Amino acid sequence: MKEVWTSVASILGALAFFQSLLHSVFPPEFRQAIAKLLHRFFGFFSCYCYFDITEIDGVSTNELYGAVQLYLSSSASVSASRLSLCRPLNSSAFTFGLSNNDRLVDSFSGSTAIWEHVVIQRTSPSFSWRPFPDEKRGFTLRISKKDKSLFIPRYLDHIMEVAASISRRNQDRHLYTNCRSGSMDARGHPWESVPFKHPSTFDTLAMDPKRKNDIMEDLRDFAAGQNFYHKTGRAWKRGYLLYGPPGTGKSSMIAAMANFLGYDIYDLELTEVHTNSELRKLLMKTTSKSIIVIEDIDCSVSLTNRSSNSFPSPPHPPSPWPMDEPSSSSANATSSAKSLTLSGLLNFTDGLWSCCGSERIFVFTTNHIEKLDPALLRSGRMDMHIYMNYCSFSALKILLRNYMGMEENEMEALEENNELMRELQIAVEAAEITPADVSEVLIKNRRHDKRRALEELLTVLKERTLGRRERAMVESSERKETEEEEEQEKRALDSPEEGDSEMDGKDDEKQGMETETEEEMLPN
Ligand SMILES: Nc1ncnc2c1ncn2[C@@H]1O[C@H](COP(=O)(O)OP(=O)(O)OP(=O)(O)O)[C@@H](O)[C@H]1O
Ligand SMILES: [Mg+2]
Repeated sequence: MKEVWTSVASILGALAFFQSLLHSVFPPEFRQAIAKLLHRFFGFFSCYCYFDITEIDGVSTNELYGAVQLYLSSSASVSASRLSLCRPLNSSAFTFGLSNNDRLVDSFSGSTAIWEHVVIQRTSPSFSWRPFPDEKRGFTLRISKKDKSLFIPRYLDHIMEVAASISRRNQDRHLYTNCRSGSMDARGHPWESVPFKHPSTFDTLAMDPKRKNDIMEDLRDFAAGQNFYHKTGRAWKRGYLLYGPPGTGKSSMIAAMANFLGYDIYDLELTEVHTNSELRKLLMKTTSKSIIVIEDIDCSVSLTNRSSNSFPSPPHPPSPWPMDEPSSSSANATSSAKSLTLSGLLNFTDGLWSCCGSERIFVFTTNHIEKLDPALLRSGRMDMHIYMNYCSFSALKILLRNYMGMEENEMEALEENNELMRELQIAVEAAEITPADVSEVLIKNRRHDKRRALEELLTVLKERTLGRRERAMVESSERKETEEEEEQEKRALDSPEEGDSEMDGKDDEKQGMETETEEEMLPN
């Protein structure tokens, strides 16, 4: 045993001697070149290839580094034994990450990829224009050489996609609104934002379940339809027109859509937009996976007046919609460039500009669909017209669940055994009451026991129905009176006797006058 230790010590001594000899004889540059050559030599025979993804690429931040970090956070919980935990700014979720200098095995299409998180201390430069982090961080990807064509770039694309979806899930979404009169915020951005925290979901939205499912299905198809839109040559966007009386849930529906898809909302205030080019710039600064909303499109801005002001001079008659004017007219083009026009708005949602960026949903809302220009309603313009109706019985059941905590089976049992529920069903259909008004009644009575709350609701519904019927009767009698008056006037005009006798008298008068005149003209 003693001999073994003696020979190990002498080998180590010899190695140390050779190393110091190498250091003193060969300069560092030469040693580095030799190391590189050896590395290449062994690399040539190795069956692996390596990719370094550094956090900072030159002077700019490497987007791929962040994406890999997020991507690994989705698989890290399964395979790695040591994880770093973090909660990004503005996020409501925790994410896992690979610890410093730790490894993780991932697989893609049946092949293996080994990731290593490499962290080394940075030697601080003597002078730098920008501060660098103390550590130099990066990921090293090791894959088999034979898999290179499989991994690059498909694996990287996959990583970017997964990372984007994780960041969307983790990051709180934003509600943007355009800055006042085309101004910009401190970073030169035309949109101001706040975190979007609206709690409305399709689950809490009170409307007919079948229609709700249709809309959810449509949204799901849209979000997963990249290939379909690409294949069919269509811009990856969809338009919804929500219409109905105030308080039927149009804005709640938009919030539910955003929460369902995980999209941001751009609430476009048209009164702050003055020209088509301003509108285009706003569109260009929206991100994909977003919902662009114009609320109350019928009254948010008077496009008709603006556009007719923009065509003041003859010979062209002032058209309400400039899109109807010949597009070749340069005068028109100049004036429409200086104002906001319907054609500009339609180009924004529908034309060439609508496809800058992708995966965008346009939502217009209105209380008065009849006031909208046919150009907006034309088929193909808005893909889906959704009527937000008064509260139906199925919608009422959703509100009862939301506000009173009543479960489906509890309501079904009540329906079967209790007259109150049946009365409610008839009353709610007759009352033509909005979900907003029902919510108000339920909020007021939510501290009472369920039966009393339902009775209170029934009373309100009956009062509504009564009021509605009285109003309808007054309106109908007023209408009848007007019709009768009109009828009388018409009869008076059409009555042949009165008319004829009047005419006869007039003819006599006329004849008399004519005779007189003739007499006057006769020579004496
Ligand atoms: N269908 C609905 N489901 C659930 N809650 C609703 C519904 N409709 C209205 N509400 C309630 O009423 C309130 C007002 O609804 P919302 O603002 O969505 O109506 P709206 O149709 O956008 O009205 P307006 O036309 O005045 O903009 C909401 O905060 C919500 O609580
Ligand atoms: Mg609204």
